[in-house]
Amino acid sequence: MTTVLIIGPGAIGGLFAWHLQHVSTPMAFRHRPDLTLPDTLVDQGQPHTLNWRFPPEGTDFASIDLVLVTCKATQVEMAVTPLLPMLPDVSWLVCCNGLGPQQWLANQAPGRVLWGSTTEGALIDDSGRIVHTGQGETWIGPAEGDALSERTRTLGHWLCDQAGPLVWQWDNSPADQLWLKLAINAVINPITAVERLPNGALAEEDWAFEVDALSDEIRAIARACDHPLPDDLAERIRAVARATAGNHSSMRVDVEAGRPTEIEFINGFLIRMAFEADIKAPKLTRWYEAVLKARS
Ligand SMILES: NC(=O)C1=CN([C@@H]2O[C@H](COP(=O)(O)OP(=O)(O)OC[C@H]3O[C@@H](n4cnc5c(N)ncnc54)[C@H](OP(=O)(O)O)[C@@H]3O)[C@@H](O)[C@H]2O)C=CC1
Ligand SMILES: CC(C)(CO)C(=O)C(=O)O
Repeated sequence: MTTVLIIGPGAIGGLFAWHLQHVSTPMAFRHRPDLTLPDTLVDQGQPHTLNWRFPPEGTDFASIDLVLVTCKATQVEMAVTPLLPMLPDVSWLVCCNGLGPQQWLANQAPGRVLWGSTTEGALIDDSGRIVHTGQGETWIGPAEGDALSERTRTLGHWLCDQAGPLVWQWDNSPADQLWLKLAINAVINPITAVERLPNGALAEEDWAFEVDALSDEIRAIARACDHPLPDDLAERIRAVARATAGNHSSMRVDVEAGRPTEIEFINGFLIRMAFEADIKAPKLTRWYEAVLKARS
């Protein structure tokens, strides 16, 4: 049996545990003593029991095959660093929004890191249940520029072969999915967070100019980084805004709750790439700064 450990047992961690629990009993790393694990996941109105647990006392970490890192981009380095020496041979899957932590982890464990990108939607409701709010897809594949070990490749395919409730697919270039998600988040998240708008507002005529201008900036940066984005990026962003019209973006939720946002790994990452490529990014910078102010 494949032994899976989840670092970051929140909404996405719980959703992934649900997907895998028929082939494995996922374990969740206890990163603080008072942490409890949600025991229910609601999908299409139906409650399901979540069958995951903390590693029992005395668990030999050498028995772990695969670690899923599903915390926020802001938390990855802090969460993973103390565990690296205890897990010298495991394979890793990192699945968070933004870019930066994926490459950091790939540098720490060459040949053993898978990158994931998901368009699933999930949240933890007021009674502590995980709610699957939107059906999407999850793509898994090799860290960019890294030669995967056979063992890690096999584990990645094993993940995609599981007939769980979610759709997981192998992708030889998950970086392309991550860039597209990054572009969508870099437009929808800061505007909805700063202006306190539902996602759907960005599909309205009022925001068309801003969405177009941001998309143009992001496409120029992505091209310079050899990850060209589709010509109709702005339209795709509007389609996501329409498909999630009533939702509050994760950044809006974080700003309103006074929590750190992932802005550094979304707009911040793009601004750093723009600087290196000598490209101007005034709109991305404006929204980046506005999110920093909105937090304070
Ligand atoms: N939710 C969604 O619909 C989607 C989320 N994503 C992305 O997935 C990632 C996870 O999001 P989501 O599940 O919503 O976030 P959550 O906040 O629900 O989950 C994050 C989890 O990480 C835990 N955590 C915090 N610090 C540490 C640490 N040092 N070590 C280990 N675990 C830690 C948190 O615990 P604590 O209670 O202590 O904070 C929490 O359980 C984000 O990058 C998000 O943008 C992508 C697509 C959709
Ligand atoms: C796609 C979007 C904007 C959906 O809310 C999202 O990923 C987020 O909120 O972080």
